[in-house]
Order: sequence, then structure tokens, then C-alpha cells
Amino acid sequence: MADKIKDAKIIFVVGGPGSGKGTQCEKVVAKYGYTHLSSGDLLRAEVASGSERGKTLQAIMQKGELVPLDTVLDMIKDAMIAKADVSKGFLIDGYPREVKQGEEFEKKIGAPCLLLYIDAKGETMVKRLMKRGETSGRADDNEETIKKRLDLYYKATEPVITFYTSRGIVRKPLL
Ligand SMILES: Nc1ncnc2c1ncn2[C@@H]1O[C@H](COP(=O)(O)OP(=O)(O)O)[C@@H](O)[C@H]1O
Ligand SMILES: Cc1ncc(C[n+]2csc(CCOP(=O)(O)OP(=O)(O)O)c2C)c(N)n1
Ligand SMILES: [Mg+2]
Repeated sequence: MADKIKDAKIIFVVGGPGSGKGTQCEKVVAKYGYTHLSSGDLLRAEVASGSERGKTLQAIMQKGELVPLDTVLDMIKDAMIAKADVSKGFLIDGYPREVKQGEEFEKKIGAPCLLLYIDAKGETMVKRLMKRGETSGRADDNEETIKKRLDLYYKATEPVITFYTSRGIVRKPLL
């Protein structure tokens, strides 16, 4: 089964909370026809299903923490396999969030050819997320959780950018 995605074109899309990962991915989809897979959206779909696993995930996400690596990776892998026959390439949005996630992805699925780094100032991200919180209905778009998500981004996710920069595959789109 995993054979189906062995040679898939893979692009990681990394940036802070509310930096605009989802927004930029939609533009790439419109222009290049790649398949957009957002880790956050996959997790929220599991929460919305009302499953037992979804309840556990909801509690973690509401606190702005990272859900266990195996859970996210399995979900992304299943979604990739489901689209393998029709996909020209995959935009993996919101993953990896820590270097270890990148390493495990490469072991189990394959290497990315590119990492799109969506950069935004902290204060911009906070402002956008507070605004989004007015209508998003997302349990994590509130002041307290936004702060935790931002802290975790700087601590765990920024090292991902450094890691892939040394490999020469990081590109920062001019927005
Ligand atoms: N790769 C991931 N690893 C662990 N947890 C994740 C991952 N992607 C998403 N999550 C969980 O889902 C939440 C929302 O993610 P996402 O929709 O990408 O939000 P945002 O980019 O707005 O912070 C995260 O705060 C985290 O709890
Ligand atoms: C309801 C609503 N939608 C959108 C916006 C504008 N907005 C809020 S956050 C954001 C950029 C980030 O959104 P997204 O692309 O979902 O970022 P991600 O969390 O995926 O990085 C924008 C343009 C807004 N102020 N209010
Ligand atoms: Mg998003």
C-alpha cells in the first residue's frame, strides 16, 4: 500500500500559527494542482467525527500542544495513499512541527523536495488569530492558547527551518 506514495513529490509547508499556511496552499493548488493536506484539518476532522480518539485529540489541541507524532503521521500517510492515484504532488501543511516529525516522515514515507516557509511577525500572527477567533469557532483561537501555540512554534518548529535550510530546500515565498 505504502508503495503507492514511494515516489510522490512532497512539499512541506511550515510557518507559525496564523502565518497563512492554509491561504498560501490554496494559491499553490489553484496554480499547480497539487493535493493540499493540512495536519490541523485532518485532526479537526477526526474531532468532528466524535470518535474516542477525536476526544483525546480535542483536549490536546485546545491546550495548544502537539498531538502524538504517530497519530499525525498515520493520518497524513493514509490521506496520501487515498489520493496517490490522482495526485501530481502533495503540499503537507502544518507538518513537521518538530525535527523529529520530519525525520520520521522521511523514514516512513519519503523526502521532501522543497519546504515552503511562511514567515510572519509574532504580533501579526496574534492579531490575525484573535480576529479569526471571532468567527472560526476553533477552540484554540483564544488569547491563552494562541500564546502557547506561538511559544511552541518558536521552541519546537523554528528548528525545523534551520534543519532543512542546511539541506538547501527551504524557500520563502515573497508575499
Ligand atoms: N504536525 C502536527 N503535530 C502535532 N500536532 C499538530 C500537528 N499539526 C496540527 N497539530 C495540532 O493541531 C493544532 C492546530 O493546527 P493547525 O490547524 O495547523 O493550526 P495553526 O497553524 O493555526 O496553529 C495544533 O495546535 C496542534 O495541537
Ligand atoms: C474570519 C476571518 N477570516 C480570515 C481573516 C483574515 N485572516 C485571519 S488569519 C489569516 C491568515 C492565516 O490564516 P490561515 O491561512 O488559516 O493560516 P494558518 O493557520 O493555516 O497558517 C487571515 C488572512 C479574518 N481576519 N477573519
Ligand atoms: Mg491552517
